Amino acid sequence: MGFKRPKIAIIGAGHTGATVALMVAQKEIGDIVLVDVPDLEKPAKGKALDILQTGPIEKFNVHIAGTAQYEEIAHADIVVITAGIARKPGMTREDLITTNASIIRSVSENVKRFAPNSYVIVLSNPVDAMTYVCLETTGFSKNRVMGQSGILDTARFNTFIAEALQLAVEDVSSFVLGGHGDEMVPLVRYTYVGGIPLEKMLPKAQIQQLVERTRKGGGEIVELLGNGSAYYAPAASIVQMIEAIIKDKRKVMPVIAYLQGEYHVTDACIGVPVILGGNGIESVIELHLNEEEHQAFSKSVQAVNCTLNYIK
Ligand SMILES: NC(=O)C1=CN([C@@H]2O[C@H](COP(=O)(O)OP(=O)(O)OC[C@H]3O[C@@H](n4cnc5c(N)ncnc54)[C@H](O)[C@@H]3O)[C@@H](O)[C@H]2O)C=CC1
Ligand SMILES: O=C([O-])CC(=O)C(=O)O
Repeated sequence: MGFKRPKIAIIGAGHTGATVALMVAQKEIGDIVLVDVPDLEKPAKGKALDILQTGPIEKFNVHIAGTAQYEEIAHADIVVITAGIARKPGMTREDLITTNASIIRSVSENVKRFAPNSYVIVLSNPVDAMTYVCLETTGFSKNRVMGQSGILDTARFNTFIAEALQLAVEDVSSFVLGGHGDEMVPLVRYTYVGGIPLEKMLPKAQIQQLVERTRKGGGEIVELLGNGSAYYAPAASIVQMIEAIIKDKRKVMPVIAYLQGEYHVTDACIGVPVILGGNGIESVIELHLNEEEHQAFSKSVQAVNCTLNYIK
């Protein structure tokens, strides 16, 4: 008798992984398993215990364990992959590809073996290509393997717009498509502030500056941190995806999905608007793009394909 609590496995107990764990616990979304490599099993256990002991203070009641044993991800509903290396100042996300592709392959083999019915959310960079590697290695259906980039990129764009206008950030609604790189496509034409088109509120040149800052938003934080990359907003973005699936919200959000002809893209994973719910990616929404947007998106697809070619 009794209901089963959702189980969320997080692979990689580093900055993003541990932050996802804390946020999942604070929202009482489900029980958590934090997995890292054998050499870092003790810190994974330590972080799990530390978060568990936050429960009495924050009033959450979930179980959380740290481990290096993949058996412990059995029956996970969702697996989040944050394993791998992060970039340092002067590096691009693409510089991580050789190391992270081999890590994602081995992690994905374990996910396939120990959590064969899970939905998988990939964060490790370069994330469009790593999502592809995960999809290929697990062999899971395309609705069950996705990557995170667009929620974060959109949050950055919204932040910069709200700051520029000195208006409430929750009134800003925008959409960022494409790969998680300098060619990403913040869709200005689909951006509103309190229902008013952004193009009516700021001059074109200023909007373009915000677009450029968004495109380089990850790099800006890498430079400031000096020894790693962003983790609070990335973790919050992952948690929004987890919630959409666990709570069957059917939310419209930008997610890295495998495309088979949508947006004229075949056999690649890239950020597009999807409906995210209890069946994972329930559908891809094909927005009408004007000529300029279409060209920008094509450029982004080319960049993602070029990265993918390193490992295909
Ligand atoms: N897609 C996105 O929007 C974002 C992507 N990222 C990416 O996420 C990844 C993680 O970033 P951070 O958490 O800041 O890095 P981090 O270095 O703090 O943590 C990564 C963890 O992965 C672990 N790991 C490595 N190989 C593993 C394996 N085979 N199995 C299990 N764990 C393994 C490491 O030991 C480490 O604890 C990076 O590749 C980073 O570029 C980060 C932020 C945003
Ligand atoms: O910039 C990085 O390397 C990490 C990341 O993807 C982001 O913060 O957008």
